[in-house]
Amino acid sequence: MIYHIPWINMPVRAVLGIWHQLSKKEIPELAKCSVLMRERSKVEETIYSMQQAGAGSLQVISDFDMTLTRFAYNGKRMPTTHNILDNRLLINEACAKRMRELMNTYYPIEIDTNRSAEEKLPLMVEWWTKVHKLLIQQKIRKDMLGMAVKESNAMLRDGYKQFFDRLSENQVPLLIFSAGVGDVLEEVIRQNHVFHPNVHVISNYMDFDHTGVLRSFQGQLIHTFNKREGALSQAAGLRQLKGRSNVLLLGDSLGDLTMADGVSEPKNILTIGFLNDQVEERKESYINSFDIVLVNDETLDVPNSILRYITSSRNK
Ligand SMILES: Nc1ccn([C@@H]2O[C@H](COP(=O)(O)O)[C@@H](O)[C@H]2O)c(=O)n1
Ligand SMILES: [Mg+2]
Repeated sequence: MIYHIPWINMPVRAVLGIWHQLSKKEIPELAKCSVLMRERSKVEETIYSMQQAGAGSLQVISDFDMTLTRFAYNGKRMPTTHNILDNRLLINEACAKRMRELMNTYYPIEIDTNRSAEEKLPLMVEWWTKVHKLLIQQKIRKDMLGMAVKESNAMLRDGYKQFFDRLSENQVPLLIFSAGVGDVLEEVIRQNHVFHPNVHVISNYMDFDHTGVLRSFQGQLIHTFNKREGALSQAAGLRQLKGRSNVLLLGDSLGDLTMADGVSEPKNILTIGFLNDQVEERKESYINSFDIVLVNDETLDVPNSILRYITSSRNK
């Protein structure tokens, strides 16, 4: 049954205990068994509210690695933007080996549920700093990045074309906020033909000298647990996002939840978390933190179905 009483505003409807319950037909993907929600009614109310406000009030903020890209394919781990650089065109075997050792040391810390974000923070700085130093020593050439992306296994999640194209067609800004390598990230979306004008990227960008050789990384380092700082200093200033008070946020790490902290006067923020790894250990914290949790879901079906519903509004 659908309770739709448009002249009573949302807080009043919430107090009265009547909310817009989405029918199974409206967003059938929310009934998939890989979809977990702490408070289904709140999710439905938020989506309904966003649909009423229309595409003109919406912005999408998304993490990149393992959120817009696949975590696994045919049982094999897919590369992050840092891992795409593990290509002999760019770095030698010794550097690749060291980067893998660092990954084996620090990745388990990144996803450890027994450590707080505060505890992880200095260790993440250590990881990123060590890896960026190694990459700079390799004198990576800018003109080789495209080939490294082509030769990599990196894949955007199934349904990516629909996701990027729908946002572009509805002029909804998409902010990709990544602690990965911006130059590689851009190349991935360019090679998949979805780097539309509504896409904005905040990430770790390489700085090349006049001969096209990597000499440093630009600006403040972004890692998994300092996205809030980037949200306040960079995202908040983006003209294209101004006045868009409804946010759909996608991430795969609890650190991604701070990506919308720079949005001024948000009305509705709906968060979707991809739970890719260490599922049983992390399930509870993800359910307590994200509005919607997608377990081992390599597709963008759920975000796409929500976007289809929101952009079907009459008042775009
Ligand atoms: N040397 C590194 C450092 C980090 N990673 C992974 O990249 C992810 C960050 O990118 P997002 O787009 O997800 O912000 C992060 O989750 C790390 O696991 C890496 O692979 N190598
Ligand atoms: Mg990620």
